[in-house]
Amino acid sequence: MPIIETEQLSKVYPVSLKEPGLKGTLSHFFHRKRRWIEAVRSVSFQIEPGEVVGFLGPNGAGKTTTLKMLTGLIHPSQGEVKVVGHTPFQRRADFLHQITLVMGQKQQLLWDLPAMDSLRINAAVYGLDHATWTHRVAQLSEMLEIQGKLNQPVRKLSLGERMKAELLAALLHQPQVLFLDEPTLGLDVNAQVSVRNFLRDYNQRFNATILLTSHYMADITALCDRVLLIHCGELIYDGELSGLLDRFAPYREVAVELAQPQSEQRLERYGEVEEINGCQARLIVRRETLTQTVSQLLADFKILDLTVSDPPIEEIIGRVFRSGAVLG
Ligand SMILES: Nc1ncnc2c1ncn2[C@@H]1O[C@H](COP(=O)(O)OP(=O)(O)OP(=O)(O)O)[C@@H](O)[C@H]1O
Repeated sequence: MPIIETEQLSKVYPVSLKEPGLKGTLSHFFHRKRRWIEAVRSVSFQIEPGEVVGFLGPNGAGKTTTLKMLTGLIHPSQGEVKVVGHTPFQRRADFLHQITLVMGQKQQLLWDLPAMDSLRINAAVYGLDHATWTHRVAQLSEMLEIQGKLNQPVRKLSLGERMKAELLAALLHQPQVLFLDEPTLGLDVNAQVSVRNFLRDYNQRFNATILLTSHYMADITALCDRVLLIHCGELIYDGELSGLLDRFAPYREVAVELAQPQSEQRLERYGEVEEINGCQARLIVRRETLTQTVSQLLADFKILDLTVSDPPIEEIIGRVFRSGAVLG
């Protein structure tokens, strides 16, 4: 049975239109003008317990709005949503005990106090007894490798340590469902890897369900077998990460090292020139013409090296978003 379920979920935001200056303010006061932004349009998906799902989309696609509806921070304009059997917007205590929302750009820990003090407050909020609290802090801080950092003021922690302490605070009540909005934002590569490893470990140990947004594809490829792609508020793909290639990348990348430098114009007839640097060039070639194009290149130029590869997943997703492809 799905633990997260949405059916035709939509959100429309009203936005006031006001001219600048005093005249605009007065005129707005008497004749309010509004326009509507369809941030999320008829989005339907189901997630089973224990799944780790990547939620991808360009800026403004509707990811945060969807996460807010799933956690009950905002009310949907239309459609149904159920998380752990609850209607999120009712914000019942037993619902809130089973979920958590972590936003990479927002923090819940008190800046001037040690993280431990904020963890004590969270323990009281969630009604954890002392023994449970002590056990969970010890367990999570070991998994996150931040033992010894929890007693110094949060402002003195590095960004990576702060994010780990935020995760610890968000998971103290041992939620079943984790909504993570850019949990690795701004972290250096080592901290990103360690947060990623922690999330994998947490998912396996507690069979937690994770819905994760990230602009770092490495997070998605390392953690998620399945991805949801949202574009202009619409779900355009729901499936395996590997299936993205078949669906959205009907082309291959051909890298050639030529004996003589060639102009971009000359190479354009073989495919889309992605990059050209002296004798090195990268071309994007449609899959169905690959054999013919490669033979033609070998016939027309003296070629020292040639490799054919799948384009990187980031590039495929970038292309999908730029072209606004729709679900087939
Ligand atoms: N409170 C609001 N009032 C009006 N419009 C909003 C509001 N919140 C978001 N929007 C608009 O809704 C659309 C979706 O925004 P949302 O924050 O959900 O996107 P996102 O995919 O999370 O983007 P990002 O990756 O940049 O965080 C955008 O056009 C945004 O400007």
